[in-house]
Amino acid sequence: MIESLLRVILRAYSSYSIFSYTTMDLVNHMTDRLLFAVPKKGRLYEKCYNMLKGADIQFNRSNRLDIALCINLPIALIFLPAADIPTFVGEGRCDIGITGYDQVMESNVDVEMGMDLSFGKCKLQIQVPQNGPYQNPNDLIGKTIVSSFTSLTRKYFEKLEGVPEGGNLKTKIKFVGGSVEASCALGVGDAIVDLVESGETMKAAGLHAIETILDTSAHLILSKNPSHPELLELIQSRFEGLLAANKYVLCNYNAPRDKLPDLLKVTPGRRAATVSPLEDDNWVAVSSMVERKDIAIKMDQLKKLGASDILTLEITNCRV
Ligand SMILES: Nc1ncnc2c1ncn2[C@@H]1O[C@H](COP(=O)(O)OP(=O)(O)OP(=O)(O)O)[C@@H](O)[C@H]1O
Ligand SMILES: O=P(O)(O)OC[C@H]1O[C@H](OP(=O)(O)OP(=O)(O)O)[C@H](O)[C@@H]1O
Repeated sequence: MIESLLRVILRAYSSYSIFSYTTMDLVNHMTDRLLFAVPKKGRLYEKCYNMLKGADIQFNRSNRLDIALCINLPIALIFLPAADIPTFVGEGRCDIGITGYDQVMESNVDVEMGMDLSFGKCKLQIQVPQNGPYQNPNDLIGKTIVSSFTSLTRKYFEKLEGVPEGGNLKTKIKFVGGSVEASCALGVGDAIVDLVESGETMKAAGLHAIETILDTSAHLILSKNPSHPELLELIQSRFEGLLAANKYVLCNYNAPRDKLPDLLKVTPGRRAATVSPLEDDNWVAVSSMVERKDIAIKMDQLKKLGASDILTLEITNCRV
């Protein structure tokens, strides 16, 4: 399963003879390991790195090497461009990967979509020059659109023009690999299709959105024929725990027994709140997971309903 991948990686490193021994050494240790593709750089890299760390997937990545063997689990991490990860996983060269949903949709590959990792959130949008002649996507039929996402752009305009898949489009779609936002000002295209998060890049380029083609975020993707299914389950369970730890905080407070029913309506917990007796029979201690986004309002409500010593604690990790 991994021969072709190894050939690609070895070819990439053949010119760095100083590293060839190390690469060979790693390759010899890759059999019987789950291959996990992660973005080698760019917007998703740091968050992925933090998730791997949080899931206790320990590794040392040497300078210029795109393979890292995990120290504590039979996993080899393969560092690849985010755009190539769907292909590697779709062809079964890697068992699991992390990349943007946009990259999966653009690649049109056959992978199992795994969990939404809730980072790398942005939108794939049609952007046109501010104060220009184009007000809606129909105005762009027959014009030139520039994008790194030519497949998704084509699909969008096929639908808009009522053209069957692969048919002749009136609209011209051009590929550029980066800095897409410069295309309109430089006369390469009339509009662009690109990712937008804060909107600052497009604003600075004098562009504005007239349509959202796709909402995207980083996802786990899985091969349809993965090796090591038990390890895949372990990784997913640890990632689920990390996401829950990020989504929830722990709310602890003391409650007068007679106010408990009303207080528990405010903090019912994920499954149920933990209620423990106190030395004073009229009081109990309550511990409950609360969604981080709601915590300030819930604390106000608890106080109003008679709770005291209300504390919020961070959850650094959990299994749910
Ligand atoms: N501005 C953004 N905000 C949030 N997520 C983004 C943003 N831009 C891109 N992403 C997500 O990150 C993925 C990788 O994008 P990125 O621009 O980092 O590509 P790259 O080719 O890996 O890196 P680079 O642009 O440095 O060459 C995208 O497919 C998307 O899912
Ligand atoms: O809405 P914003 O928060 O400003 O983010 C949007 C920018 O981020 C991405 O590019 P990136 O900076 O990763 O570089 P690239 O253009 O070279 O792909 C995207 O292609 C936009 O240019």
